[in-house]
Amino acid sequence: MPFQSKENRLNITHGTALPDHVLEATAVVAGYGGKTILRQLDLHIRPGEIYALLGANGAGKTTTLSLFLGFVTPAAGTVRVNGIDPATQPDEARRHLAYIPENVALYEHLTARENVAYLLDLAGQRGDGAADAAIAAIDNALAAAGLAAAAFDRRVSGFSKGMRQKVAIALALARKVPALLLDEPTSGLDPQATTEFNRLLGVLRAQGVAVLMVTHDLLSAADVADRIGFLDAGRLLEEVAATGADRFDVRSLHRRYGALAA
Ligand SMILES: Nc1ncnc2c1ncn2[C@@H]1O[C@H](COP(=O)(O)OP(=O)(O)OP(=O)(O)O)[C@@H](O)[C@H]1O
Repeated sequence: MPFQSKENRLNITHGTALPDHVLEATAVVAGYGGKTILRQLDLHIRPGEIYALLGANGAGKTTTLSLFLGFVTPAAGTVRVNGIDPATQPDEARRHLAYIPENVALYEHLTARENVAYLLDLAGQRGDGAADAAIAAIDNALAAAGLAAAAFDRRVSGFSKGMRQKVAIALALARKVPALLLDEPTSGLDPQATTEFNRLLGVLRAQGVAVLMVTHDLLSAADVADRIGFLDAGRLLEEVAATGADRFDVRSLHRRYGALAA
């Protein structure tokens, strides 16, 4: 399938920056100190859409995530999370987001269930219901995230990367956030865990969560994403959308990605 040209993409995204985009970056210029990293970045992600952002090392992928988290303030352009500006209302914007870094940080001495309960408390989202109902809601989230019931009461210190991600995704599900940011989620996962992770993203999509996934894993992106964007030196060079049963042309994606990284 042919790539959408930059011109087409810009026409489309500028024309359809609708409020129903949960994650929006429009004409964003941003960087660190005097150094510009993102140059006129346009990125708009709808509810239930999985967007994979690919690019060479240093292209600005993690900086893009930092924009939505309110850790980087744009010098120009606008950023919105569910309509909220993370530069001026970072706490409010973060209430609408879950961020899963490459290595998920959990409380090692707590069990999976205790981690979700405690992190929900920290987010002010434990709820006022009965304790049994709160535990049932956490267990439902852990099960939906694909964690085996036998692991709910195990300390997470012995968990694999894939299991830790499941705990983090369970937390996102329990918080009912509309947007999820993922940094290199499949690096270090074996093929089976990657497939399982991609299945989980499908669960989030079905729940209407907007997912922005930064990755170098082209195959996983081709497998699960609805759109793939190629970031090159802070510019979103091209976007390609999955359409129909054929999804992506992986060889074409690979050629494009290789050219960027060269
Ligand atoms: N806190 C910071 N202060 C100054 N420069 C930074 C900071 N964070 C990142 N940079 C620089 O910004 C540029 C983009 O970094 P970023 O981490 O966004 O790239 P990336 O596309 O995520 O790369 P990678 O694939 O290696 O993770 C790099 O040149 C990096 O050195």
